[in-house]
Amino acid sequence: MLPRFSSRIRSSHLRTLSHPSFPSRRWMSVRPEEVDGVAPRKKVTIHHLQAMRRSGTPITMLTAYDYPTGRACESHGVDITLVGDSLAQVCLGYDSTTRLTLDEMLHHCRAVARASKAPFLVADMPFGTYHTGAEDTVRNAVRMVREGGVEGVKIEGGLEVADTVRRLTRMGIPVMAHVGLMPQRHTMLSGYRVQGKNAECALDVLRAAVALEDAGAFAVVVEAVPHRLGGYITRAMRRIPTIGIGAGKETDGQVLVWDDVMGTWCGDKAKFVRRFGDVKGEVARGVRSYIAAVRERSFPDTAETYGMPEIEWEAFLARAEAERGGSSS
Ligand SMILES: Nc1nc(=O)c2c([nH]1)NC[C@@H]1CN(c3ccc(C(=O)N[C@@H](CCC(=O)O)C(=O)O)cc3)CN21
Ligand SMILES: CC(C)C(=O)C(=O)O
Ligand SMILES: [Mg+2]
Repeated sequence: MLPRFSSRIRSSHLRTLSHPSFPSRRWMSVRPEEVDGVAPRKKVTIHHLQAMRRSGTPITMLTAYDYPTGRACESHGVDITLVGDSLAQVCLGYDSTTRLTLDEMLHHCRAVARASKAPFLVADMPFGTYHTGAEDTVRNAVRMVREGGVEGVKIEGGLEVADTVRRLTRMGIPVMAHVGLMPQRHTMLSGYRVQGKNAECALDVLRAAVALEDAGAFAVVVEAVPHRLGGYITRAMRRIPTIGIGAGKETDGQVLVWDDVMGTWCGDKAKFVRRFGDVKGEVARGVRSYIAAVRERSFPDTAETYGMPEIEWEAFLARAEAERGGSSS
């Protein structure tokens, strides 16, 4: 009796497990940390990123600025989440990233950090927070890690920031370098222009990337350079990955700004941007439908409202009207 009974349980158990509507493991236990119906992922580390470079696996980096965008990076498999200072423009409406303060950046980092756990989490050090000497730079980077909850900081600059990169790295703060087009310097550059288009400038960008790897950077963003230069710099790196934005297909990874990917950015579109979603269209549809439904009183309907027992309503009416001297119904 008993063996037959238990073997029947086991066979039905197996059937359940192999049923297509029960993906393996999820049925076994409910994991409270699961978000958006996706199983939790392995933590991405610097070691992992360098292994991806060695194995030729493209690294995906995407910006996030708040809890929901951070959660999307977490749920859908982004390798590196970047709280970019582009948030100044795409989230806060400033005309330049140079307007962003450290406190504003920290506020957004905290929101992203609460959601984005598995991707490696990096944030831009805002303009001016690594320019006024070693002590200030370390203090500000420590705030990014301690208060912002980020794992690494990104710094724009070439040879002139190599000492800064070395210092932070030695303190145990991983640094992502950023060469080529450096948006924090758009005024000096007279705009957002492709960098390294002539041999001399291309050499400058290459030397910067090499020096920053030597200084201990764990990765380097290469922005808006000719694609052959992006490839050359990638091959010139000894171990650290290059993450390109407008640097061609030969970099070890790619990064784009969230709003450019989703189609929510209203400003000019750089040549390197590809839109992968039409969230702006979806937002327009949602806002317009909401307004229309309110105006024609089709929202809310009964299912979207709360009821009350008839007897309580009658009692309420009687007492309310007595209290108000029967002045209204
Ligand atoms: N939405 C958004 N996407 C970004 O990539 C981004 C920001 N904002 N804000 C901060 C910086 C600014 N960046 C930019 C902004 C504009 C161009 C741009 O329009 N470049 C010209 C280059 C023209 C030339 O050099 O001749 C282009 O047409 O691509 C590039 C990078 C990158 N970052
Ligand atoms: C585009 C990336 C590299 C960036 O620096 C930002 O979003 O601020
Ligand atoms: Mg930036």
